[in-house]
Amino acid sequence: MANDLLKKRVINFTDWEQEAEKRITPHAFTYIKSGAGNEETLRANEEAFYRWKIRPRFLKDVSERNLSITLFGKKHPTPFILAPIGMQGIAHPEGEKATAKAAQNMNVPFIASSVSTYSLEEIAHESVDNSRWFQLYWSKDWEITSSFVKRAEQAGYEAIVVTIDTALLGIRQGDLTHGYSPLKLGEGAGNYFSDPVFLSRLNESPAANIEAALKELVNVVYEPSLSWEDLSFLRKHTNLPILLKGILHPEDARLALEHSVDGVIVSNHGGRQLDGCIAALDALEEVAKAVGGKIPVLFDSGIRRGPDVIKALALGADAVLIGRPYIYGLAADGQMGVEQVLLNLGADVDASLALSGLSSIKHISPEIIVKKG
Ligand SMILES: Cc1cc2nc3c(=O)[nH]c(=O)nc-3n(C[C@H](O)[C@H](O)[C@H](O)COP(=O)(O)O)c2cc1C
Ligand SMILES: CCCCCCC(=O)C(=O)O
Repeated sequence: MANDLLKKRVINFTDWEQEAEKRITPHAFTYIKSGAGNEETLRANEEAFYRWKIRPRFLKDVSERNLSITLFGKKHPTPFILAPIGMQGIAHPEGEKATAKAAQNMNVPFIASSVSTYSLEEIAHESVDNSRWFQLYWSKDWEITSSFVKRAEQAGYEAIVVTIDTALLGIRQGDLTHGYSPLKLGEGAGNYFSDPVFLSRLNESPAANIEAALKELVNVVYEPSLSWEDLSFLRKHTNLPILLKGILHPEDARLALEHSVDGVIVSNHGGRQLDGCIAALDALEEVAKAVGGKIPVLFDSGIRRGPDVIKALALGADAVLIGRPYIYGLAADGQMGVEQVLLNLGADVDASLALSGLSSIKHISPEIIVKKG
């Protein structure tokens, strides 16, 4: 971590957010921070955690602690995964490459976004020894979809995460006011401009006609007609585990099981899609019950501190995705910032676990929390 940040004691989420704001453009900062609409759901995501309280037990010998988890047969030292966050070039020139290096150093799986600034191969190159998953924005051009999946497999990605809450982009007031779209500026083009199928659709290369290439990218980036039956197309194209990101309803969790999905991520996209929808934490318990331990249940949207992680795991998550906190670390201090955010969160989870009277993540159960108000 850079010395000035250490001296300033940049520790918690708010500290990192403030540092990020100082270092990136106001438009980029607004893009990252904002939610959809009047940000009811963005606020609800954090507020939902306040309604649950940990009921600690004592005299339990917590001198040695184990934060590790196992997912798809692989052990990880902490219950963290870095959430897919697109267009990281707006936060730092090294973008996803810096994040991938940090993820590798911290031994935390990284989910690379379809709309990354750098290509999935460049990202893989920075994290050859680390678990990485690929997040799929199912393209309207299904040959691009299958090409992305094939490339991800070839580059050693270990799972495909299909984001299902983005049939179109949420209405984000701040970005509309600024007229700001990093996608239209080319910040999310890494995978498209390196894709043979995408390039074959263009009359001229992106270098020769960037406007036309970006127009095509924006045109094909998501598939609003996607439905449950279409998952069989993906299954035909990959043997990797398939996870659905954006599950909020227990019935959708049951459908995921019915369609042989390998994992679900309870998420409302950090309040960036449907404003007025339920807090992700409020969906977790019922989704986990519907899944009944058959496949992993992951969680994101609102994780800021150690106790949040304990509460999400107590409500049925097997691991949590870290979103905005690490992007603020990236914006504030590149790779070192991401590492420091993870170190701080890890220390917070470790302390919260011990102070709850538990010595292992595996011992977290619904009994350790109670609902208030
Ligand atoms: C700037 C930004 C870009 C994002 N890009 C993607 C993306 O490309 N794909 C995706 O599935 N989710 C994306 N997300 C959503 C995150 O994966 C995650 O669900 C969200 O950040 C969780 O909320 P939190 O950051 O408030 O904890 C993005 C979120 C942010 C803040
Ligand atoms: C699918 C169109 C662009 C997505 C932009 C990245 C994203 O998910 C976000 O929340 O921002």
